[in-house]
Amino acid sequence: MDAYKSSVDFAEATAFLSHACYEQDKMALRATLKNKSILSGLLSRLSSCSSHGRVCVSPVLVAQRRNNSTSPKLKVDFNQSTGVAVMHMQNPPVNSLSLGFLTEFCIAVEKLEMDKSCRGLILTSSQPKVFSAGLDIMDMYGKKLEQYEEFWRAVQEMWLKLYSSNMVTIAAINGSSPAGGCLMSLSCDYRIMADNPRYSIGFNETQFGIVVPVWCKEAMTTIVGHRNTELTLELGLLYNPSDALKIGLVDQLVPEDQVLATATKTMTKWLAIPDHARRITKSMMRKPTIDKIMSIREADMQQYISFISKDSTQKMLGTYLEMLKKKRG
Ligand SMILES: CCC/C=C/C(=O)SCCNC(=O)CCNC(=O)[C@H](O)C(C)(C)COP(=O)([O-])OP(=O)([O-])OC[C@H]1O[C@@H](n2cnc3c(N)ncnc32)[C@H](O)[C@@H]1OP(=O)([O-])[O-]
Repeated sequence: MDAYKSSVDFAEATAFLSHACYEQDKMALRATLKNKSILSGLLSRLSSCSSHGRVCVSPVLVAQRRNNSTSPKLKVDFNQSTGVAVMHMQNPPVNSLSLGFLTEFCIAVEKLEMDKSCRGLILTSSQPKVFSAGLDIMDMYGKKLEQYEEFWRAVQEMWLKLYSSNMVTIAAINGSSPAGGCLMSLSCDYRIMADNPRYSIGFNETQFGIVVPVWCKEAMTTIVGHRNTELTLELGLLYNPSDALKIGLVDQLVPEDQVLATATKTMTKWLAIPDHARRITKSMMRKPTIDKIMSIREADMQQYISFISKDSTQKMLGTYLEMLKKKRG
C-alpha cells in the first residue's frame, strides 16, 4: 500500500514537474528567441518523421550561442518496436549544457515521457571523445542576473526531468564526462562507460572555484556514499574509467566501440521487469531526494545567483575559460 501510494505521489510529482517544466521551457524558448522572428510556430516543430518502424523525433530548433546556428542539439531515434529511444547529444564542440541545449533536452525528454510506448531512454554523445563537458561556462560568465536565473532554472529542470523519469534511463558514456556531464549520467538508472583511460568523469568544480548545488551532492551520495562524495566534491576529482568503476560512479566498463550495443542489451534486461513494479521501486528510491529538492528549489536558485554573480567567482571563471582556450591554442 505504501509503495503504491508512493508511486502515485511520484507520478503526481512527475506530472507536476513535467507541466511546470513545459511551461517554463516555452518561456525560456521565448526568452531565448525574443529578438528572433522565428518564434512563431516554433513549438509545433517538435516534428516526427517515421520510416521502417523507427521514429526520428526532431526537437525544437533553437538559436545557438556560438555560431547562432539553428541545428538541433539532439538527435532522438525512437524505435517503436522495442520502445527504446536513443538520444544523441550533438552540441559541438563538447556538448556543453547551454541554455539552448538544456531547453531542447527538457522538451525532448518531456515528449518521450508523454509517449506511453516509450519505456526506455539511452543517452549518448555524437561528439568524438566527449560525452558532455558539463554546464556551459559561457552561460555562467559575464551575464545579467536574470540570465543566470533562467540558466539555473533550466539546469534544475534537466536534473529533475531525468532523475524523476518513469522511463528506464541508461547513460552510454562514450567520452569524458566532467561536472554537469557527470550529473547527467548520475541521474540515469545505469551507467556504462567506454574503457578508455584518456576519458574522465567526476566533479572538478572546486578546482576552478565553484561549488555544486546541494541536490547534486544528495544525488551523488545516494550512489557512491558519503565519503566518496566528500572526497570527490571537496577536491574536485575527476576519475579515469577504472577508478570511477571502483567507487561506483559508473556501473560497467566496456570497449569503446561496444558502449551503445551494451547499453541496448542492458536496456532489454531492464525492460523485462514489469514496468509498474520497477517504477514503484524507482519512486521508493528517488522520491525522498526529489521532495527535498523541490522544497528548497527557490533557495537553491537564490544561492546560485548570489554565488555566481560575485566578482571573485566571475574572476575565477574568467581565468578558467582562458585556461581552456589556451590549452587548445
Ligand atoms: C550542476 C552541477 C554543477 C556543474 C557545473 C559545471 O558543469 S561547470 C563546467 C565544468 N566543466 C569542465 O570543467 C570541463 C572543461 N572542459 C574540458 O575539460 C575539456 O573541454 C573536455 C575534456 C571536456 C574535452 O576536451 P577537448 O580537448 O576535446 O576539448 P577542448 O578542451 O579543446 O575544448 C574545446 C572548446 O570547448 C570549450 N569548452 C570546453 N568545456 C566547456 C564548457 N564547459 N563550457 C563552455 N565551453 C567549453 C573550450 O574552451 C574550447 O573552446 P575554443 O577554444 O574552441 O573556443
